[in-house]
Amino acid sequence: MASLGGFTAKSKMGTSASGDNGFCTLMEYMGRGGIDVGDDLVVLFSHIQYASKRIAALVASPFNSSLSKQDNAAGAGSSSDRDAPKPLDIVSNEIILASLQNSGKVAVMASEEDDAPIWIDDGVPFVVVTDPLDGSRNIDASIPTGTIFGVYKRLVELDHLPQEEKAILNSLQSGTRLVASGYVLYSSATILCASFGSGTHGFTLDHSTGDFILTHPGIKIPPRGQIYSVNDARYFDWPEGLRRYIDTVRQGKGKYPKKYSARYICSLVADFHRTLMYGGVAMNPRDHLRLVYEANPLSYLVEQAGGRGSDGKVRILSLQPVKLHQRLPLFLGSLEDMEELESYGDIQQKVNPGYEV
Ligand SMILES: O=P(O)(O)OC[C@H]1O[C@](O)(COP(=O)(O)O)[C@@H](O)[C@@H]1O
Repeated sequence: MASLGGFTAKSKMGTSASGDNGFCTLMEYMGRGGIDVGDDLVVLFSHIQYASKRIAALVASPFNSSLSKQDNAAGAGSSSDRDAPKPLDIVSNEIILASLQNSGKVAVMASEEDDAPIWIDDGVPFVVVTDPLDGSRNIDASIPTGTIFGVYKRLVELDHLPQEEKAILNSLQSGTRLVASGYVLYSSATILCASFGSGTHGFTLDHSTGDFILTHPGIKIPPRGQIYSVNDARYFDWPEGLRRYIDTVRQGKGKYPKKYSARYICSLVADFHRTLMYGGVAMNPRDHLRLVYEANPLSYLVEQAGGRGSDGKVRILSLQPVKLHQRLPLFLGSLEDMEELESYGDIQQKVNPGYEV
């Protein structure tokens, strides 16, 4: 164990993957001295981590308030206003696209920010789906934000199809086919959590060297937490089952005989990261979050950490996406909490009176 600026780098790697100082970087962890995920994926992740460092710098920049204000300005970023600064989520999208292009490993990128997936290259191994900057509405208050991504293999059997068609079909793969997924949390620390199919692991950015250091190897979500995370201003729009569940656990009358606490940042990556660390459930019961860009990558990570991701009825990863921007209710969390929550049956919110924020 090594101490790094207050963090404990709990590397369980053998000496082969940890440097002279005992730290293990993301690249070392993925490479031949570590779990050896293959050179292609290492190259891809080196570009993803580079993009995330640029986005981390962007969201922390003193100059970003003028950018994010453009979110509300009519025409910002459109062809009628080409010289205006672009909103941060658009800039983040461009940063990720450039990195994926430069990696030479990505055939197609599907982003929450784009109407259609972008075909990048033929004959290369991966498909990347991403939400480049989730929670961007929080930026002006310096509240944490995050990037979410999932990696699939290119479906070679679709190579003969027209580009537009194969771009969409490659991007609509079921979550069970993910070969890796991750998120980057931009908060008091910048943390990249990823899974390559053998556990979920957290790496913290060391700003002095620019490396992501393995600080949270083999994350295990506690089987039960004592926290629920939801926008409960919508209580009266919830179905009866969800109301009963929340009423029960907040009174300490559920299967876990303690009163639950509420936490809701309204920034999915931050709410998810806390849930992974402390346990409990993070949910958005209405049709709001996206299956392809958010629900699948995060469900893969929570499952790899021993938890569960559901739409309130079925396992997220078992769903076959039918539309790129398909939205759904999302429930992620500790196994026992999720089982208890789902046992209430009626937990998907169907009512949406048109919330303004
Ligand atoms: O308004 P709600 O239902 O509380 O939704 C909040 C959620 O929406 C998000 O802001 C994402 O929304 P967008 O994809 O529209 O940016 C999440 O970060 C957050 O968890």
